[in-house]
Amino acid sequence: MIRALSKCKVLSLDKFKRYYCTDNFIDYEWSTTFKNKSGKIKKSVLTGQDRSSSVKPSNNLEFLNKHGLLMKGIIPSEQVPIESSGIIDPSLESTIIIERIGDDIDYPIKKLDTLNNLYDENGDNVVVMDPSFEKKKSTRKKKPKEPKEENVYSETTELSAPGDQPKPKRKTPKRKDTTVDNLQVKESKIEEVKIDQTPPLDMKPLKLKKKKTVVDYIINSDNIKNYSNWLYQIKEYNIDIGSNYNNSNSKEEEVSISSGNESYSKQFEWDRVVSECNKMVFGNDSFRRLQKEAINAILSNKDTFISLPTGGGKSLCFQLPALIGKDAGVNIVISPLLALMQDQLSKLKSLGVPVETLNSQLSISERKRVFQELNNINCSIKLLYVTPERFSGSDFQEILVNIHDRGQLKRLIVDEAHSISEWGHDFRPSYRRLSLFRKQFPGLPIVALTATATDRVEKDIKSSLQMRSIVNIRSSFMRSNLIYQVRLKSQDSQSVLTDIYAYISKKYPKESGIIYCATTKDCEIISEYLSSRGLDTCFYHASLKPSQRIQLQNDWTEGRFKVVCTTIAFGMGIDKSNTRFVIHHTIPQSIEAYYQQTGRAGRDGQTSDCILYYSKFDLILLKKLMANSDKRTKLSKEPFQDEVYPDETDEDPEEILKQLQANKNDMLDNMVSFCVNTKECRRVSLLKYFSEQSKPCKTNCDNCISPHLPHELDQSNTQERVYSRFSYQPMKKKKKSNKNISYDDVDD
Ligand SMILES: Nc1ncnc2c1ncn2[C@@H]1O[C@H](COP(=O)(O)OP(=O)(O)OP(=O)(O)O)[C@@H](O)[C@H]1O
Repeated sequence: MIRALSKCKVLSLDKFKRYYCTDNFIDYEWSTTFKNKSGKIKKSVLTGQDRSSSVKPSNNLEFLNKHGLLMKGIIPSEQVPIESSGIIDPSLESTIIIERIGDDIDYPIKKLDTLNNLYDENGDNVVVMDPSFEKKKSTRKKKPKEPKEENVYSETTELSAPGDQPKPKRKTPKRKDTTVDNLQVKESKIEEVKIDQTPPLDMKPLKLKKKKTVVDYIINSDNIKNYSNWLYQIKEYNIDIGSNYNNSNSKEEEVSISSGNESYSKQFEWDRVVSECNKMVFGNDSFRRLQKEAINAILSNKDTFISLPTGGGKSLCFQLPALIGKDAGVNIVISPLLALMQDQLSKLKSLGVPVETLNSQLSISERKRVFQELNNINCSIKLLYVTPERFSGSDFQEILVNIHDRGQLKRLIVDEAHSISEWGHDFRPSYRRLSLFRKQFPGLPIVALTATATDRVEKDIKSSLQMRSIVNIRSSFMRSNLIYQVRLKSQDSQSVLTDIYAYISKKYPKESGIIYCATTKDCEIISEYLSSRGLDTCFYHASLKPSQRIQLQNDWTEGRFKVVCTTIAFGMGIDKSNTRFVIHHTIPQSIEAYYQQTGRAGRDGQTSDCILYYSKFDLILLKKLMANSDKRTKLSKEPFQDEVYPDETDEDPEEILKQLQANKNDMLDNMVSFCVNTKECRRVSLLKYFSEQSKPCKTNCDNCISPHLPHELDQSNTQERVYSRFSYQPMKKKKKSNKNISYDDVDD
């Protein structure tokens, strides 16, 4: 009986004849069918008798073997002699079809653990076709008793066929589960596939040359790294990481990890599975600083406070643990912005991770589907992203109780946790309601993450969330590849634009960057100006439709526009690694905001510029913006968020508002002090603000390179000394700078 098992193509056929596999006990045969460009078919049978394991495994077939796509059984002595296979001309476009001949073969027989390269000895990629894909897919749909698997598959079917590799038991020699049967029924049904000399690296459906009964997908080393494939691998580990919140043995002290603390750097039983997950699902070769410790703390079910710099890789710290453990349940992720949420969701979905959101952007049917899945006894969702407003809604609380009662609620993750604090730069009243989680589910851990927390904000976050026995993962906020510079902003708006244009066109004419502006109008004017001078520029602000914003963000991320002129609507979570510059056309409202926004630059570690144009006259405008956002806070409407609003808080709204205004004044005050400081290294000033000590950069900031003259930035010869404990004193109106500004014109 002949059974089509797999089809593969190799880059050149003369390489193929040298391929072999190294199993010494498998006893069956291979045949190869070669088809050249003119359509002539030659077939050669490889018999597997005297098998040897002495051969170093390093070729394409072994690669297939490793990934369970191919049986083994070819050894050097069974190489296809060039004569026997006839007209094999590697330069021709050709097809190779590999068939297994013989019965009683378990699938896959065995994984060769020694194999670790995904390429052949010449560094070439391999492309594998799995003809049983369609068959397996349709059969799975008929298996209602395995809803968990079905969910995983349905999640990944369209996106990544490798997630649909069969999931066999490995040690039982003859199994009769449906997966194997599916493969075995593929008798003689060999699909022909057109092959290029250059292997396509993107996953996409291939055009079948003749028969179109099977939809095939290319599997390659990129999309093999995905959740389902990894899931298949880890079945053997079956790690039970426990489900209980672990605050029993540590008293009220916190464990702090920055460096040298061994508690969470030591070996854990899940080390291997965590590393493999990092590699296979997320595609990372290693962990960044303190990521591993953060993951260990989270997997130990501790309350964990993670404070890493911008671009430090905080997302992985909570996304990876959500996938670990045989009883990994649902992780609730609080995220402040829909755009940020959407970004993480699409990244995770592209990796095949079962992740969902409940937000106002969902259609009714999508929402229904997510609700159904959350109520499913075998709920497959690992990460559920919601805004804080959604979280505090009673319908969502009901769902949480339901999931918890089934034992599937895992932990609460609060991203951008500084938004909890009234002293944080992005305070959101609804974040305060997250304390509900500890009250409702005292047995579950809480994880908080931020890149911009002063000591005071950190304390506030921890107490608001009622975190206990906390593991603190804290690393320096220093971004040593960023060059900070403050320039005095001319009152002549045209000259600022000219200056910006000269800088970009001279230094980064083809690179990506962001220009932060105070108002939507500024965004448009600056964008228009730069475009008219030939730069690929667009503008982005909250007044645009969500679909436009998504499109613009994609365009910028993919390099169709180089420079984006934006309000703060474009900020947290923006992750384009080769952003070479961030320009502030107007002073930001706080040092935290400045650190966040400049943190978009240089995420690939390359030197990048952060230029801030400072003018004391802009403070008038900022005052208006802040008053405007206070007004919105007062109304308890957070228009850029979700449509669910929290109940009134217990606190007096007037009091809250007053406090907020005072805090904001302080924050702006600090920002102004930073700008007008003409002596201190910018990096030292920034880090000092976050209670960190550091040495002067000497070469990476304006103050170190060429200190300003004292009067240049502080303008102390003027009557209106607005910096240094700046507070909102009425200032003389400078009509020129704000005449076009109305409340409707601003963005927050
Ligand atoms: N271990 C790793 N190896 C390689 N790349 C990584 C690793 N961890 C994270 N990254 C990448 O680093 C980038 C930044 O990560 P992430 O967005 O999580 O940073 P962040 O700490 O949340 O930053 P921010 O607070 O500025 O948004 C992402 O593109 C991510 O894929």
